Amino acid sequence: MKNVVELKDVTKKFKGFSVEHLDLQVPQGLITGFIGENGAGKSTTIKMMMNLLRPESGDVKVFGLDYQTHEKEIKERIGFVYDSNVFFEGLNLKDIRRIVAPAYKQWDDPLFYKYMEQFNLPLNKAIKTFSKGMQMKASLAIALSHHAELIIMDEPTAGLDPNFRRELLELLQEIMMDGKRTIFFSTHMTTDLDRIADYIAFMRNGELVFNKSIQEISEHYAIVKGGLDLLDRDTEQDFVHVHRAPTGFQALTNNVQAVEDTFGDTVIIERANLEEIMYYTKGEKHLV
Ligand SMILES: Nc1ncnc2c1ncn2[C@@H]1O[C@H](COP(=O)(O)OP(=O)(O)OP(=O)(O)O)[C@@H](O)[C@H]1O
Repeated sequence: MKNVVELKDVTKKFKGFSVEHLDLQVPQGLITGFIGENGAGKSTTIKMMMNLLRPESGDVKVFGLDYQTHEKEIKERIGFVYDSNVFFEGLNLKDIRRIVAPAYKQWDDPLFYKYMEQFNLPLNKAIKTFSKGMQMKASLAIALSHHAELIIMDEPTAGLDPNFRRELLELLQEIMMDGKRTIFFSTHMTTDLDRIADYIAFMRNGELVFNKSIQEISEHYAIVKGGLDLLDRDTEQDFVHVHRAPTGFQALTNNVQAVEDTFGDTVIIERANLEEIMYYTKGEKHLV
């Protein structure tokens, strides 16, 4: 599988927080969801992918190219979608088209107007009058109109109502149909990812916990439920985290096979969703 983004041994230090020796690949043609609690380093990582932040050391390659020598080419092929209005807020979409279109070799006017209609966006109304959802759609329409191969989004569904969120997710799936595009987006809405993501990159405290396909995650991780009498120092080795209650234990494992070997059918093994994986891996050191 080809990777469109490759971060190798990347380090960025702030006072009180750092991303150190980060290796992260974004596979081509798939949707990768980027998860992690507040302050995990997701935006910092996205900014490094966009060359909005320079790492102190390490390599950032997009489409196999370096920003130092190919910044313009890389940026032409990326659509960066944000919810906040990055354009002068008094402008309308007609003005924005006039400014943005000449900047892209691949700009496609008919496609731009097609999306304006499909997304129900007014061309003559100032962006400052747009709702958050409309701003998101406007930003996405612009990215699509220059045929961006890689769409990077920082929390695109935050603050959107459930219907709009669903609409946006369907749209993202739709634009993946041609098989050439790649989407990478950060989110706290793990249920969105259960719905559309192919890959999940999970970050915690500036470190990558894992970057796996949804299928690998569901094969490795599971919630295990059973009686407290089954737990001892040896059997607990199979778990990432164990939660005890008077009625029994509930635990997260990253090795379903080992649990089956140890416990047989004395426990219940259920699929772990992303929220459970994030919750139970909090504070745990040895994970993958
Ligand atoms: N320019 C900066 N200067 C100093 N510290 C920074 C800067 N940018 C980010 N940080 C710090 O880096 C840490 C990670 O922030 P980042 O925004 O990357 O996290 P995040 O995972 O995107 O969080 P959230 O989900 O809340 O958006 C935070 O502690 C933040 O305060």
